[in-house]
Amino acid sequence: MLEVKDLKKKYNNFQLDCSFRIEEDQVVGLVGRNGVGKTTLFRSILGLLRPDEGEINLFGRSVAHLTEADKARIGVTFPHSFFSEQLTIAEIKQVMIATYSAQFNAAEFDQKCNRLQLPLDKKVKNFSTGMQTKLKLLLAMSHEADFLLLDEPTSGLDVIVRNEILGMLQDYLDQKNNRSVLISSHISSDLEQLCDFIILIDDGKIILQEETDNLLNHYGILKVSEQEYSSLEQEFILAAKKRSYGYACLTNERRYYQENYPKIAIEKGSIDEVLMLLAKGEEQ
Ligand SMILES: Nc1ncnc2c1ncn2[C@@H]1O[C@H](COP(=O)(O)OP(=O)(O)OP(=O)(O)O)[C@@H](O)[C@H]1O
Repeated sequence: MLEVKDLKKKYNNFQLDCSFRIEEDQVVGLVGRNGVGKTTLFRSILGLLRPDEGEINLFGRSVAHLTEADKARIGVTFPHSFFSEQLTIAEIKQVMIATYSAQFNAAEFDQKCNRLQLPLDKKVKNFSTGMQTKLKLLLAMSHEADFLLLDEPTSGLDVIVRNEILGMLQDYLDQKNNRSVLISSHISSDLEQLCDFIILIDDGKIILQEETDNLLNHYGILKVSEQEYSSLEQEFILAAKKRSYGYACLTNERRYYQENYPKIAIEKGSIDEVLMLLAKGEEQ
């Protein structure tokens, strides 16, 4: 579906430098702190930014040469860009019909607006943040797109609406084969629930690419004193950071340490904790 090969983009002190693939039917979560290059990557994938080096292919074609039909197969949400807020949903619908013609299913869209309590006749500027976010995602999923690129689609939503939105996204993926998603979020529990694969990015570089199941089932965080740390087998320790109690160590072989060091505190570790241990900053 998507291939990003040796992509490089430099701004002053920042350089994005990454490679990864997304297969058909795959949902990939992109996780990183603020300013590590997620939006730069997303904009490059959409052909809105010209990379300094590297190749990006979507649907088997360079993103610089996507046809109008290819572009119609992409659904996008960005946190800070949208249709004019002066428009009502009824007016936005007309734009969608003009852009995507038969691919835009107006009846189904109306039904979903109704379910999410989004009024068709009210200007979007009068919507709450949550309502605007719901509408953005609904629009991205309204024209049979095969590839969804979702930048922070659940930010600003309460837990109930977030779950509702994630359910809608899951239904969208289940409806048809070969749909793929690249989604960024600061809410790692959303990604754990939804994604097959997680990419961690820090300072413009990918620091981990891993199947979500592997991450949750085999990775772990060892919390050890300085003395325990010095006698610990280091072979399966991916990173260690100093803490008040000694060291927090990331392993991709949790069971090995559970079996061989039964007295050590070993936690499963969330995606956020894995990111914190692998990311730059703090003493290693
Ligand atoms: N047009 C630009 N000109 C100069 N520097 C830029 C430009 N766009 C982005 N940058 C820099 O590139 C780096 C990555 O920015 P980017 O917006 O891609 O990060 P991000 O991971 O999306 O952050 P956030 O989560 O806060 O949205 C930052 O240091 C930013 O200041």
